[in-house]
Amino acid sequence: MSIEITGVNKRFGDFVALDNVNLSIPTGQLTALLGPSGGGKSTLLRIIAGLENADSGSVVIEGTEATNLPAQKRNVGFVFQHYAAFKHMSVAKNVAFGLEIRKRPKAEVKEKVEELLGLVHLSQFADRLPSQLSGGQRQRMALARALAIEPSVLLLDEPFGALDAKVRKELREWLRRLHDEVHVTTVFVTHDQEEALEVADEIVVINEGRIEQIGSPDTLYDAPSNDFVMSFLGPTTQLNGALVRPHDIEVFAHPVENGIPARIARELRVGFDVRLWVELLDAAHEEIQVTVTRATQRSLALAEGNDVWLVPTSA
Ligand SMILES: Nc1ncnc2c1ncn2[C@@H]1O[C@H](COP(=O)(O)OP(=O)(O)OP(=O)(O)O)[C@@H](O)[C@H]1O
Repeated sequence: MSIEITGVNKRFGDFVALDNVNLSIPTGQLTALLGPSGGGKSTLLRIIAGLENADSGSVVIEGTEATNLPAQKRNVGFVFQHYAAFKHMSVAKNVAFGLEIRKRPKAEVKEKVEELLGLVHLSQFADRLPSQLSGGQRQRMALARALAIEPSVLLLDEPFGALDAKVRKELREWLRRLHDEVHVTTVFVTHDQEEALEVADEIVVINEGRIEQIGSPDTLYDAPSNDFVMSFLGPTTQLNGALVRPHDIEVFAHPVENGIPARIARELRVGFDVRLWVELLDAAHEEIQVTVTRATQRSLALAEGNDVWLVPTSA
């Protein structure tokens, strides 16, 4: 195990930010800490980094007891949402910084910086100033800088949080590929479930200072251990008293065995999907959401006012 967190508690005054957190993070894995704002993700990351002290409990990094080690002795690299670059230094100098203060030989620094800039696809920007980069390029520079010291652990706190949706998406795909190349143990804080599902090997869902569930993206999505995890990992709707995903409901245009009768009240096309609001034709006349593909909508000629029959497809 790369990071072992045992019995970590943290309060801010009366407020319990972390409540007896136990977590093992395997070496070489990309782990997402996912949860709603204020749930304690950043606090946990900062405790791993050594930027914050736990009130009790321990942190072991690569077999070394790190609980009382200062941040600079933990061999961790970090990147935050708003990255503080050295504004007057070139991109290459920013990346070299950690190596230069460690007094590495000049030739080694030069070689390493070139390699890192290649890795983050910024070779042609080596001589620019950080202000001459886009937001996404700046965060890639931040990653190169964090990786320069060859950290045993890379800690990322909402690294793409300040970027627009399109750049975020590009960078998360890029981060996944980068991780597949360098395999450095990485812990990534996000409140964006799609980001976690797309990027992480394993997701730790944190809410109100506690771990709700740990598992692979598929496990969390398909077998959430409670309603909180289920709702947090994607849209849900209530059907027959159970939470189901809107696209895990099959829609028929004719009566079927165990089909729940309903009527389409509204529909909205969102890209490939069509969202249907359907009114259940039982005593309560509850309205629920069902998502079908555009192809299904077309082949069944689903339209507002039509009667349909619903069958939940998930277990
Ligand atoms: N230095 C501090 N002093 C007082 N309260 C704090 C401090 N740092 C964090 N908190 C509180 O602890 C709770 C957890 O904060 P934390 O930043 O870990 O949450 P988070 O899950 O990372 O949320 P976000 O995504 O909004 O950053 C919050 O309610 C926050 O207000």
